[in-house]
Parts: sequence; C-alpha cells; structure tokens
Amino acid sequence: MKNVNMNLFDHQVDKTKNWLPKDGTVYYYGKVFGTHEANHYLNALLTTIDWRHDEAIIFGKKIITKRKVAWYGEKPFEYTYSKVTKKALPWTDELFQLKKVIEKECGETFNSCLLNLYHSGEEGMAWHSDGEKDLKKDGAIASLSFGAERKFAFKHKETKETVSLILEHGSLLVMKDTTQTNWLHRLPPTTLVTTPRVNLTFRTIIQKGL
Ligand SMILES: O=C(O)CCC(=O)C(=O)O
Ligand SMILES: [Fe+2]
Repeated sequence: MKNVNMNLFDHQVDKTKNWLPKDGTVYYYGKVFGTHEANHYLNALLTTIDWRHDEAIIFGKKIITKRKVAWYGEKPFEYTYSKVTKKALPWTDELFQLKKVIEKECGETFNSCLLNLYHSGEEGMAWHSDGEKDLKKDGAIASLSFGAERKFAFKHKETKETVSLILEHGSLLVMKDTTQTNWLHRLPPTTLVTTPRVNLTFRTIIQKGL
C-alpha cells in the first residue's frame, strides 16, 4: 500500500520547489491546516489579537493605513519599520501553537511575528522587502495565511522579473536565504475579494543586549 500516511492536505504541492529562479529561496508548503482548523484559527486571530491601524512615515508625512497590524514576540522586542517603532506583545496561546507548527514544518525557529489584517481585497501591501536592521540577516520569514485567498508577487530588484502565486486559507510560505536582499514582494489589491484575510509573518529579531 502506497501513500497510506500521506497527509490529506499535501495535495499536489511540491514543497521542495524554489519559486524564485535565482538569488533567493521561496518555498510554498500549501495548506498546512485543514479547512476546519484554519477556520478556527482565523476566528481566534480576529478576536484575540490586539489589532491596530498601522502608522508609517512616508516622505516625512505620517499616514494611517486601512489595514490593521499587530506585533508579538517572545520578549518585548522593539521593531522599527517605515520609521515607526513598536514594542512586541507576549505570545497569545494561538500564536504560540502556530509558531510550533510552522517551526516543525519548515525546520527554522522564530522569536517574533508581525500580523496583518486586510479587511477586503481593497487593502494590500506595496512592493517592499523585509530587510530591516532589527531582523536577522538572510533569516527565514514564514508567512501563514488565513481567510480570503490572495495573490502574492515577487519582483527582482535588478532584472524586474516577477513571480506570483496564490496564498490559500491555512497555507504556509517561507522566504529565506538572500530573498530579501534581491527581491521585493507585495500583496496586490483586488476588487475581486470582498472578505478578510489575516497574514502572520514569523521572523527572527536580533536581540540587542537583552
Ligand atoms: O500579507 C502578506 O502576505 C505579506 C505581508 C508582508 O509582506 C509583510 O508583513 O511584510
Ligand atoms: Fe513583507
């Protein structure tokens, strides 16, 4: 008997495929949770996370995003991006459980998590890379998605080559090696999606004298 132990959610996803043609590594693990469990996490995250509108300083001007964010970690790390500093809240039960699951799945460890809540397809995230100085250089970033399926895209900083894929409900994507140095990524807005999506990016923050 072949494949008797094959996970039901392992449907046709090649977890060893690098989605980037060069200069970085992106693995898509597909759905690591079944629909029932993914629904549970989506609801739990919507209700237990301390969601706040994000503030950023762009061209010297303070802006408030429609998207909501939250920042959690194993210590009250300070994290600065778009010139605004935030202090991590302690892991919730669900975040700690999710961290364990993805650490096991991808063989990496993480000490913090940035969460994004996109209320509908109108909200997205512009081209950027996650290479802030507080983050471990070339450290892995694990991205878990719950809720509406959305397109996710990469663009090479030099050649402008693009790659895109769909992030499913309960799915895991991992960006590692030199991905942040050489590629930008974004979540394009779309009028086709009217329901919310929650995304969690687990990261490794460098501990400064803690
Ligand atoms: O929502 C996503 O899938 C991506 C989020 C992201 O790129 C980030 O938080 O840095
Ligand atoms: Fe990002």
